[in-house]
Amino acid sequence: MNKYKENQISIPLIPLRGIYIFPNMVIHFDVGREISLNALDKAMMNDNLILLATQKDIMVEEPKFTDIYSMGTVSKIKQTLKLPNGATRVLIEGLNRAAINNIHEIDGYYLADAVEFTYNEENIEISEEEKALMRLILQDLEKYAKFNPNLGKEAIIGLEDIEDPGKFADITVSLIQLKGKDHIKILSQLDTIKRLESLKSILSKEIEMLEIEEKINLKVKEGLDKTQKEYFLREQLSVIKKELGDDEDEDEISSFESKLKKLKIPKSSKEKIQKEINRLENLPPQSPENQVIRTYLDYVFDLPWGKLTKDKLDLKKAKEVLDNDHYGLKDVKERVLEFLAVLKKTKADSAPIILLVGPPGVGKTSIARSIARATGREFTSMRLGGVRDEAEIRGHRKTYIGSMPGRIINNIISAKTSNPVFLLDEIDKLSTDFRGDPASALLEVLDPSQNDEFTDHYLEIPFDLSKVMFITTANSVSTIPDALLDRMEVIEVSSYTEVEKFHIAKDYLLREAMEKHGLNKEEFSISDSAIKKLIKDYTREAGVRNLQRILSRVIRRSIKDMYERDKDKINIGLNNLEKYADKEIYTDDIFDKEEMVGVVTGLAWTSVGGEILQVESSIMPGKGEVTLTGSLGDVMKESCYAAISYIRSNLDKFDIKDKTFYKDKDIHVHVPEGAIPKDGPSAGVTIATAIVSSLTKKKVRRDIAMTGEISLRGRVLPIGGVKEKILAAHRYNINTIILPEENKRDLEDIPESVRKKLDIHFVKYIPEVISLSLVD
Ligand SMILES: Nc1ncnc2c1ncn2[C@@H]1O[C@H](COP(=O)(O)OP(=O)(O)OP(=O)(O)O)[C@@H](O)[C@H]1O
Repeated sequence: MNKYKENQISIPLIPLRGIYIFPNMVIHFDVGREISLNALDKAMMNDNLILLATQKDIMVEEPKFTDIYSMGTVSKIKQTLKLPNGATRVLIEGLNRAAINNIHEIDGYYLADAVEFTYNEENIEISEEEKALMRLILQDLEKYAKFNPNLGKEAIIGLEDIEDPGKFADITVSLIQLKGKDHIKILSQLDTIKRLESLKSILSKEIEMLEIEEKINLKVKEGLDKTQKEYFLREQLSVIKKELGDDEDEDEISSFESKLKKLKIPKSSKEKIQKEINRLENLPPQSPENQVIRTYLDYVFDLPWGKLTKDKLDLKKAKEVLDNDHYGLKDVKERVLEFLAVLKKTKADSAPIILLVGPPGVGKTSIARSIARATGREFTSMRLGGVRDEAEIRGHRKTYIGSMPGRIINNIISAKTSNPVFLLDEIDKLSTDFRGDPASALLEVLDPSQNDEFTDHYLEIPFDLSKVMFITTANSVSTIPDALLDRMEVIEVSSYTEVEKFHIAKDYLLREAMEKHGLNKEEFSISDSAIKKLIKDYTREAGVRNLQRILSRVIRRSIKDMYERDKDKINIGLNNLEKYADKEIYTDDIFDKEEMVGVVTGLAWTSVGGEILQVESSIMPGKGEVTLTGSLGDVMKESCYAAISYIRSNLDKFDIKDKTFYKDKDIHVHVPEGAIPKDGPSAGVTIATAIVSSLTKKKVRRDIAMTGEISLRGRVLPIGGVKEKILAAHRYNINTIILPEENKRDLEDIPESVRKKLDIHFVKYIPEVISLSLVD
């Protein structure tokens, strides 16, 4: 019975030496080879999925397709930690088996073509034969446990609860010590009955071997006593060496002990660490627990306990750093300098937490880096987007196989000081599910009344985070839990105008990209008009992320051209821009298009900043039904019903001839680009205008954009995000805008260069909107 569905995949691959990964296994290992580190980077840029397959011979440095076992495991990367020796420690979770058909070396990493086997949910019936085999294996495991005290009773009881035979076999493998070939035999077996049979026969043989070994062991006890004597003598030797002050030869235990002596930490923490050292001392070197404790102690001593950098709080210098790194952002820089001034005055170690809010690519991350540079602190950052598991923040308990500290502690280890600037990126994208509530774990990290005793589950001893300067970023504050938001000082970083983007590109992005690619002014130039065209016709974003990308593309292609055509300099202007930047993306402006009935341009505020959106409506014979499509949220749907009710009760105001439309016509309202979820009340006026246009058959002006909430009485109510929305309209060359009267005060925030080009109409009631936007 085939329990698996097959999927063709193309995935980065890491060849492993001596480690075998099975589905459902959580384990960590170190990646050192360049080609594997590249594969890891590639996977982390995409979906964190990586194929892990074991090498047949661990000595091969650059394995080829034939050097790797053809069955591997698609695994999810859960955490990574850069180690001081250049390797990276990764924590992974095995997901599905995958048969490798081929591997290619691309861009410095292995890419595998493989067939992934995922569970076919329809075929999960368990046969009697499978049940019987599982029972026999459990009996064998009990015998096996007698020879291996490390295999605890709980582990076997845990297995009894697993119903799925395939999973049962895979997990059993991780509990027993198998030879390499045996691992592969079981990993390669897709048929679960055969997999269980193989496991049973391997296990029975293993038990037989262990019984024979025991007999032999009894006979060679004498020999063993000899080794014990040697061990004892070696211990004595190390004590003598220590007495002689021969520090270089200090053994591991005493090195841990002397490190512990130097730590300035509470007594209870010292006692806990000492206890672990004592346990390590008493464990035989070959015991698996030995490695677990050693890793734990390495983490403990890698932490920068009490190690602080001294703050440089010279405000003039700080301003210089901020100005050097960023164009404009006057208000933001001012707020940051105020913040640093207060820090200097109060000499408080724990500063309030800054939250930088704004659309992507407006420089939030780079401001945080500048703050670190300006204060002379180390910088470390962690993305919270998609973090669901509390353990990612606070670590797994040491009892889990392959457990590690959480990302907060890992980041502190890599920052090497306990007062870095710590950027928590995308705090609005934290999610919650059954694995605990990461937001409340984060609250403990950020709360000054608790964070001096932050206790990671893995470390089990408190670490003082109160000297860390936390900076967080978000695209919008609406999804941040109140308890977190209350603790933060919000600084808004808004979209850029075209003029600002031009200066950023010319004076910052270009310089940076040229330096990065080793080009100087004698070798490369780009005209102002070409930069402006890149801004207008190639990118229409709130920030400068795509602009930065496209400038890098132009530079890369120029360098290639220089080599291919043996040129000393490339000048880019409007005439040759397309060759280096491809064709422009935005050619048609909305108001160039024909005016239509029922199609209205609205302004929305999404997580990527302000955006324009089209609302379409159409009326057709029917029974008075209303259909809403295009991923509309509940609030937007309610706006739609409010618009219809208002129009129904004011037919004459709009000269609507069809007095019974709500009974004998169906109304369909659609907002295209359905993949982007849209919500909020600010599309009320746009929806009302579209419906009135459809009912009166009057066309809508295309050079106009609008935003505003509506009430049942037809009032136009104020909305948020005015600046972002107006800048979005301006990016699309729409300069006639309808806004609610009460938003007049927000106009102050609009940069003068944009404001003078706008024709803004402030309205109080819907009829004003209709008469401004419909053409007779
Ligand atoms: N005002 C500016 N002056 C100079 N460079 C800027 C400015 N704003 C942004 N940049 C540059 O643009 C790039 C993107 O900025 P950054 O990554 O900091 O954006 P972000 O707001 O953190 O975006 P996201 O929310 O997507 O992480 C960086 O290289 C940054 O240096």
